[in-house]
Amino acid sequence: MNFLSAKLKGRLQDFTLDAAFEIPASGITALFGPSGCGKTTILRCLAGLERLDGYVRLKDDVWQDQGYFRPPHKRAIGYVFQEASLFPHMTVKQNLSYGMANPDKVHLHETADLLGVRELLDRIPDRLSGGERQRVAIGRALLSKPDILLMDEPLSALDRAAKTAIIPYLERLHAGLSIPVLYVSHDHSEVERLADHMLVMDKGRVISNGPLDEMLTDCSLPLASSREATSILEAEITGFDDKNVISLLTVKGATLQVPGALGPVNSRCRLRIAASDVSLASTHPSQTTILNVLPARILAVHDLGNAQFNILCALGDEDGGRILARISRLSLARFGFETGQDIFVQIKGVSMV
Ligand SMILES: Nc1ncnc2c1ncn2[C@@H]1O[C@H](COP(=O)(O)OP(=O)(O)OP(=O)(O)O)[C@@H](O)[C@H]1O
Repeated sequence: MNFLSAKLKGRLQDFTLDAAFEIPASGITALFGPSGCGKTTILRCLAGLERLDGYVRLKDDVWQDQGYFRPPHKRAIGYVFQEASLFPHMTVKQNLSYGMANPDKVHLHETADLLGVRELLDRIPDRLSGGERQRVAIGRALLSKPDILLMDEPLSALDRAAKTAIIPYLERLHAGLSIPVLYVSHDHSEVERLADHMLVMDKGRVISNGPLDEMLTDCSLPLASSREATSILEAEITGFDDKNVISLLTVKGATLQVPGALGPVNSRCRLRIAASDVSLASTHPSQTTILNVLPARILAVHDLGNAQFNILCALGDEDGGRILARISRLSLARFGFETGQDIFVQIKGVSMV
């Protein structure tokens, strides 16, 4: 049972939470939804800070069930908030050591290196930037050896530059972390870069739950209808064309050509394709400068209720990587695209995230 499962139901004054979900007990799960939909309440229930009816189980460890409620201090949880709540009178090193049962220098230094705070160990929090404080808070949470890390909009108090600077640390963390992370965020680009899985909430309920690529391209969810709609594809760099400086990236159902040396052959990366950068053709266009014209099958046609449609395609056949295309009502009327049809997707822009 490699899952975190929960069913939580109850009222907090005017607000009703009625949420049930099962998510992988590894990787980063983004908890996404509009303000006030209950994201923080879910984290607080998992941490035992709020008690509603239902159950919480991490793998085969029961934290809450009918008649049983494990108190917060007996749940091995790392909690990172919007604003880092460090002890102001303690140095970074003392802050990091705080939750460690047996302060272990090697482990502390490894974590400090991972988060780039090794040089800051003797400073006090007052003398740190917002991004540095947040990295220390993450380090402190990890050093308590939690079974799960709960992060509530950890970057939202940072300005754009500090956010951009901290994300690579979170990506490194992601690669090396064996515990699950539940990550609350409103920010599309943060989620695209960090999450593997996504829980989408609305008005106290979980409205969808699945792998990130499927959630981002699910036409019934608000994410795919937004202006920022994108597809995410996990890719392997399978070749490099020296002469033309083109990397070959193999995804499920296709190989893409992307200008530039994107990394060593055999390494993996994540690609981002904006729905507005994808157009469709019913036959293979013979004269085009677009590098990636790929056979695909239409999985769904979704009316956005204005001048535009979302067309969800799978590269190759229906098992291939999912690509969302945003096309005009006029183009749909001209070409009459429909579900099940084999077509070509033309991808104008691919970026690595
Ligand atoms: N202890 C409480 N007592 C009464 N109402 C509460 C309590 N905690 C949360 N609420 C209400 O529950 C609703 C959900 O709050 P919550 O903080 O979980 O939302 P959220 O999705 O995390 O929002 P945001 O993205 O703005 O942080 C809100 O309407 C909030 O006012």
